[in-house]
Amino acid sequence: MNFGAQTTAAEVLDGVDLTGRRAVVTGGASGIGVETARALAAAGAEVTIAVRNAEAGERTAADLVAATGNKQIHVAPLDLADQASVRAFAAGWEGPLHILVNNAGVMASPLSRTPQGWEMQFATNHLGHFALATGLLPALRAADGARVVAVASSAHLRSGVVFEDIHFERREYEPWLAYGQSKTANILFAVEADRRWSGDGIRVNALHPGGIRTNLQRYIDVDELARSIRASSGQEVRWKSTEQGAATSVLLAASPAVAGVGGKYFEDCQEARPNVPGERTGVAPYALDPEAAARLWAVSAETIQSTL
Ligand SMILES: NC(=O)c1ccc[n+]([C@@H]2O[C@H](COP(=O)([O-])OP(=O)(O)OC[C@H]3O[C@@H](n4cnc5c(N)ncnc54)[C@H](O)[C@@H]3O)[C@@H](O)[C@H]2O)c1
Repeated sequence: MNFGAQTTAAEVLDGVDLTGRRAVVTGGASGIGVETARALAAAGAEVTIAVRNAEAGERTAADLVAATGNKQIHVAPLDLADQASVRAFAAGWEGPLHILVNNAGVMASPLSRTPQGWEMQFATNHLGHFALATGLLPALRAADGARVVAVASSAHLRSGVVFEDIHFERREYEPWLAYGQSKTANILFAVEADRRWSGDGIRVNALHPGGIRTNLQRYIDVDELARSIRASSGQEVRWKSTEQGAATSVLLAASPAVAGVGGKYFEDCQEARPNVPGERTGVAPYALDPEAAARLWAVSAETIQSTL
């Protein structure tokens, strides 16, 4: 089958047997995280959804067990904006981890900061997942051919990582620039993590899931966004279902179709083309730049180190 924009997560994993594989999906109690967890569980994986809201997590897990018949669905607490919580999650993980889907995220929120003064979208979307993946590295190494998936966004086209002022201390805060920066960071993470870890059999890729109506849009006026996109590009926003939105995540997490692929950015289940300025698809060259990726890694490691 040729996978594309309309493909669902279940279709991507049709015929794939993940029995014996263990997966973590962050933000697995909402939006495309639920559908990612569902498809992995339906294919036989043992799935842990890592969530902030324990009640929502337990409800989702019960639904997924009922829907898939897979009883190996667990819930674990994780607040990505809190480094102590991330460290506790990683420290509590036992045994190998075959699949890590860094899916949780916050978009275009008003300015808020962690107790360290970090800008919240960068702290949650990037630094939390950076600490999680590096903390889980022994477990990923212990798996035979692990995969890490960074759920980024086409919104990375709005901003590269502004190394001179990542946390908006010297420039005016703009919610979309902060989101775009954090999503570029997700892609740069995939580039550098794959370079560092592929020798251990761990492959790391990033993706844009498409546009899907979820809780993610709670800080924005969705109709207004669609209008402004129509006005500036002449294009209609085509929303995907959550099942379609999870397809590229599960492709990169578990499909044999992309075995051996790493350090790439996908959209609509395909490797993305370079962005053409003015268009809303493709990947910005700055998001795949190996020098920026190495620099971000060093900055991120130093930043989270400061909380120890
Ligand atoms: N929906 C879209 O159109 C779209 C487009 C591009 C990219 N994405 C990306 O897809 C991913 C999933 O988004 P979604 O649309 O399913 O949104 P969603 O809001 O339904 O789900 C996001 C999840 O992240 C969790 N989360 C937020 N902050 C957290 C924190 N500090 N610690 C732990 N968990 C936290 C939320 O609780 C929620 O479960 C995000 O990374 C988002 O940036 C979504």
